[in-house]
Amino acid sequence: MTNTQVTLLQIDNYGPWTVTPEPRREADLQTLQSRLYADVSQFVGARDGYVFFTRFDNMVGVTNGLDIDDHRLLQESINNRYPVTVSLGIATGQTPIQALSDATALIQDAGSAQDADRRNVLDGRIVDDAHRTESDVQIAHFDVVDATGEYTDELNAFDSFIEIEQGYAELMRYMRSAHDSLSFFVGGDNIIAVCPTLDRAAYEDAIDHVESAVGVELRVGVGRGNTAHVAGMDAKHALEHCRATGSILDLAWE
Ligand SMILES: Nc1nc2c(ncn2[C@@H]2O[C@H](COP(=O)(O)OP(=O)(O)OP(=O)(O)O)[C@@H](O)[C@H]2O)c(=O)[nH]1
Repeated sequence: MTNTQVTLLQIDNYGPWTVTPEPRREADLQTLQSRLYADVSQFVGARDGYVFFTRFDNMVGVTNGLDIDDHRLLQESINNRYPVTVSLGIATGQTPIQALSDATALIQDAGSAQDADRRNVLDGRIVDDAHRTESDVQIAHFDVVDATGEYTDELNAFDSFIEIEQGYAELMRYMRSAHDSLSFFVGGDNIIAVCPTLDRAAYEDAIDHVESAVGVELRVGVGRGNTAHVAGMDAKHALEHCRATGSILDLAWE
């Protein structure tokens, strides 16, 4: 049974900051957001977690292996180096969506995202050492079959982007509603889903659904581990196995 530890990072009072004392240059905001994401990803990744940029002002981490002190250090380091502060909510659950819902509630209960007095919230709980298992995290790494031949080398770059994003939009909704999973676009034609304990049939169902809804053909490798890094690396190897054998689904543990 998975026990996913999820961290929600939210930039405090960011909306008002972007327009105070007057609207700030968009390129500067894009630079700040992507640098912050890069820093958070490096910090969490060095401790074997994953972070997804989602909306940039809100980021979602899979942080099994990081404790509260690690989160405090991340928050302090951002405080020292950026013109914005961040709040962190940390929760655990048998499904990633449940964990993220609980992490979100911790931050929402402390105040609005646009409340000038709500800053540097750090609240929540981690999976303690006594309860950690080798299958706390299940990661599915999806990619589009022959994206290069179907889209990248055939359509203009924007129309390729639309096709890939359509596949992503359909998959993220379906994995959320049917399988309690959180799916994130990670670049190129790749989507990483953080899942509860799902079996082969669930992934086949999701791939079939996306193909029939939007005509995008996916394949997936799935891994498990005590951290996002371990599970994600197994998923990458499983995906390579799919590529080598031509199958659309490989579960690393089977
Ligand atoms: N984030 C991330 N992006 C990747 C990864 N592998 C490939 N990509 C991206 O996906 C793009 C397409 O690469 P592939 O998926 O190998 O290409 P393809 O044409 O779909 O070929 P097949 O996967 O063999 O069907 C690359 O240009 C990268 O941007 C990965 O492990 N992680």
